Amino acid sequence: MPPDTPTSPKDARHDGWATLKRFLPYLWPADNAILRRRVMGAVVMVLLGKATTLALPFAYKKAVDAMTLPAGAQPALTVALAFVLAYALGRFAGVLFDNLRNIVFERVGQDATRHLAENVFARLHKLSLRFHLARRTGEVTKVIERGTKSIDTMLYFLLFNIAPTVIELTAVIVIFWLNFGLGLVTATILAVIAYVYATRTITEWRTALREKMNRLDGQALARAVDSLLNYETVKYFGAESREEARYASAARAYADAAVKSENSLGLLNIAQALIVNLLMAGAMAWTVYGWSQGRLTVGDLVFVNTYLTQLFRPLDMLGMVYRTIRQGLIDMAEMFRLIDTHIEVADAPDAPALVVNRPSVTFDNVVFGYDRDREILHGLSFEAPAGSRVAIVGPSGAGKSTIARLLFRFYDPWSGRILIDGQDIAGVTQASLRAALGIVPQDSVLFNDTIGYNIAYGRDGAGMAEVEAAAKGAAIADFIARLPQGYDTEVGERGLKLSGGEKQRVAIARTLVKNPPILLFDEATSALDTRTEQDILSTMRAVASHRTTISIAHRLSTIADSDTILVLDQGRLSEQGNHADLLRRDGLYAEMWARQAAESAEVSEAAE
Ligand SMILES: Nc1ncnc2c1ncn2[C@@H]1O[C@H](COP(=O)(O)OP(=O)(O)OP(=O)(O)O)[C@@H](O)[C@H]1O
Repeated sequence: MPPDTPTSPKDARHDGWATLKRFLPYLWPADNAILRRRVMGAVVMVLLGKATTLALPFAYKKAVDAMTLPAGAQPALTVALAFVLAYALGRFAGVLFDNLRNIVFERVGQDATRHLAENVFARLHKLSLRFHLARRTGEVTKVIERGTKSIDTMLYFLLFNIAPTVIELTAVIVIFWLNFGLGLVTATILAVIAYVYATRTITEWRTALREKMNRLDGQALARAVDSLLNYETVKYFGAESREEARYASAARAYADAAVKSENSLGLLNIAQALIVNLLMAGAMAWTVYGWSQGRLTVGDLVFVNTYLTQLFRPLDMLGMVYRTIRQGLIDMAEMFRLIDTHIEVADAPDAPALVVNRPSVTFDNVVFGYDRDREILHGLSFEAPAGSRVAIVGPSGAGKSTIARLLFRFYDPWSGRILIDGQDIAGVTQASLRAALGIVPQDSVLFNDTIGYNIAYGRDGAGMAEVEAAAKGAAIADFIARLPQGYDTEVGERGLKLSGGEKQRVAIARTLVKNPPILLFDEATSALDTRTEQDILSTMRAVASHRTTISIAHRLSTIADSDTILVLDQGRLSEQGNHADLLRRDGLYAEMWARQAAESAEVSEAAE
């Protein structure tokens, strides 16, 4: 299976039954006796409710039969009144039991939804970077929303509609049989079969329409989200009308599919009504005929009518329930597929935690590419001894950031090993590995929260004192002090309310709070002006003194004093040594240095 790809929709494991089987444990939570008791309580309420409903037509019939006795007959009046009262009480009891059942069951449904949502969320964070780069946020959130919602609906319908309807149908058949013989029973059964068949066939067809509608809905939303996330880019390129047209075409496709789906619903309702009313007409005509023959009473007409009305009320719902369950199964299967997405980078079974005494980093003949047909690193080997300051330089696209991603184990190498303090990172837990590493990336992204929250994010439970110390360390404390809201200033979505340099300094402070033994700076100062860069470089030097640091840099002046400089070219290490060594070699590094020196000389001349 390709890494982190959701399993195919046709995957046998995801047919309706398999989904249902995975979902049933939520109806009977094995680890929660209280919830199981609630389910049982709800079942008892369902049974009581059904028993009451089934008794109603008897009371109704008895009342009507008593009324068809000569008017004014005293016992008839009393009997009729008693049964009318019983009928009213029965109706009230039906509503009472239904609502008690809902009250008892609500917690079960909500807990199932919550558990499932938590599972999916946890799973999404376990999936690899490859999955997250390929996904569309809008679509994924929709899948989760629909999937979790449907589990609650499914539980509700299975327990409160399907099961009671089956009980009611069986009871009605027995009652009709005992009171009116096989004719009416056969007609009722045939009508129910025709009804279920028609519902199922039309609903199958509707389901395909619904699936298409879902897909188009997801696409329209994903386009809208993507377009809004790229708000600035859209403005830079004056592409508002292009974006509108793109969104409009997705929305139009959705609207067309929705119209078709709604029309098919009309067809289904018509077919259902036809079958129900044919049976109703036949059964009532048959009862009227029996009455004309003196075999049946007026009460029997009411009796048959009430039962059939009662029976088809939930059956009428059955169409909707079938559709909802069918849709629920699709939505849940889609979500289960997300949960089942293969995890590309997983901890080895019983993997120990990484223990870092001396934080050295070793790449040993590492071969890697993002896609099978394109190798990026061709057998890379280097060592960053514990406590050293190593820089990686080289032309754009050489594979520098790839080294950082591999070190964080966002991907596994095709071959070769990466070691920290002598331990292969593929053999230790990812949590312990990432706890030992800190990174300040090229373009830091912040959470849409306050500056204080973003800095404290570096370490779970970090206190205000640590946050302030880190802000000082990252040369941003003065800036924060000048803000009217200080550490409570909101940074906006992805940190957009801060300048690139401010954002970067918040990110550095966040990493300082984490305080890891190995630090990576991936072009960390590229967004800063020269003065801030100098401030931060000296901070970086200070924090680097008792750590191993790996700095990826374009501007060589920022890393010239590193212990070792690795020069990467097209995925290969072309040179390594300190600044003086490399200048002496007169190779790629010396050439890059000369070019950058010439550029900055030009800049200063132009400035004068
Ligand atoms: N997720 C990805 N999928 C496929 N290819 C990728 C992916 N990320 C990077 N690459 C490719 O891998 C190569 C190395 O990328 P990398 O980001 O490591 O380069 P770099 O040396 O850091 O470049 P720069 O200095 O421009 O940041 C590039 O050619 C890039 O197109």
